[in-house]
Amino acid sequence: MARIIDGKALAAETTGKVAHHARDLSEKGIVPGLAVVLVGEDPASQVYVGAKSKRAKECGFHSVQHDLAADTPENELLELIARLNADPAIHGILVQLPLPEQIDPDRVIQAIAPKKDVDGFHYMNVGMVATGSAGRAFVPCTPAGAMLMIERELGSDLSGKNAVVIGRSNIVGKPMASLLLAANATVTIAHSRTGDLPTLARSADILVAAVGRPEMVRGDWIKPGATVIDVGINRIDAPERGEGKTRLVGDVAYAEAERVAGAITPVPGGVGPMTIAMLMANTLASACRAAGMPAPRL
Ligand SMILES: Nc1nc(=O)c2c([nH]1)NC[C@@H]1CN(c3ccc(C(=O)N[C@@H](CCC(=O)O)C(=O)O)cc3)C=[N+]21
Repeated sequence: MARIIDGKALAAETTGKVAHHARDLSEKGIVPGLAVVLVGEDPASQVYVGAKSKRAKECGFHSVQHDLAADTPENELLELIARLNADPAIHGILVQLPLPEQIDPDRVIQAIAPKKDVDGFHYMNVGMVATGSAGRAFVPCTPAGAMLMIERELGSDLSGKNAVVIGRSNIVGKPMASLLLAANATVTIAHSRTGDLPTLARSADILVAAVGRPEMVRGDWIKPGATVIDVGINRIDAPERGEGKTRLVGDVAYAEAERVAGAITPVPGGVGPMTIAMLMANTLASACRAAGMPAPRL
């Protein structure tokens, strides 16, 4: 049976370190500030944004949340971002995605000052991660969290290891591949047009699933002993729990995979909590850099 990589525990350890460093900074008169912006009333987004604001407070950050109406015009959101860019008490700006259709997400993301872009979505940060300068950039929180889990499992040098990333999104798949490559893994990105995915997946010492298709990766896709990182968070019907009930599953068929893998992340309690922890780490790093200090190693 595979070792379970406990994302909840590693996230708690990471936020504990962030809170510790934040206390040291506060003694120097610097309080890390995070602004989270939510447009509209999507219930899932409200839950995630609430969790981020709460975690920021727990870290001792200055935490502000801006809730805007679903019909907010794009220029109003851009004006808010301009104010937050100019606000010295704010070190990190996160605009929750997806945005309502009248707003162009790319225009909004590129309006965030790169040095406050704690999501790591601005072209400047994307470019630095892609060119192997992740140490100076903001790495997107989900791949950053997944990398920390892989590092804990396998160490920081992945020389000689085959990594297969299933999914080519800008938010997870592509930056994940860049980070694995920077750690010396041999990396393949697979996607919906890849031929014979099961065979390719079986070549992976490190398998990262980030496609958003419930339980797509089966037990016989996994090389015995592989490290499996499940980025998927899919809500599916669970009639066995009663009428109208749902449950969360990943992109990996967990019950099958844990018999084959060497180590595996669960869903929930895996990569999800790490995402929020890395947002706190990025905000702390931003506050340090703003004060001319290096970001602490976590
Ligand atoms: N600008 C922006 N940045 C984001 O980072 C961002 C976003 N927009 N939009 C939505 C996605 C999704 N996301 C998650 C974070 C934590 C969990 C998480 O902690 N999940 C728990 C379960 C939560 C539950 O029970 O629903 C877990 O996996 O254990 C999930 C999903 C961040 N996102």
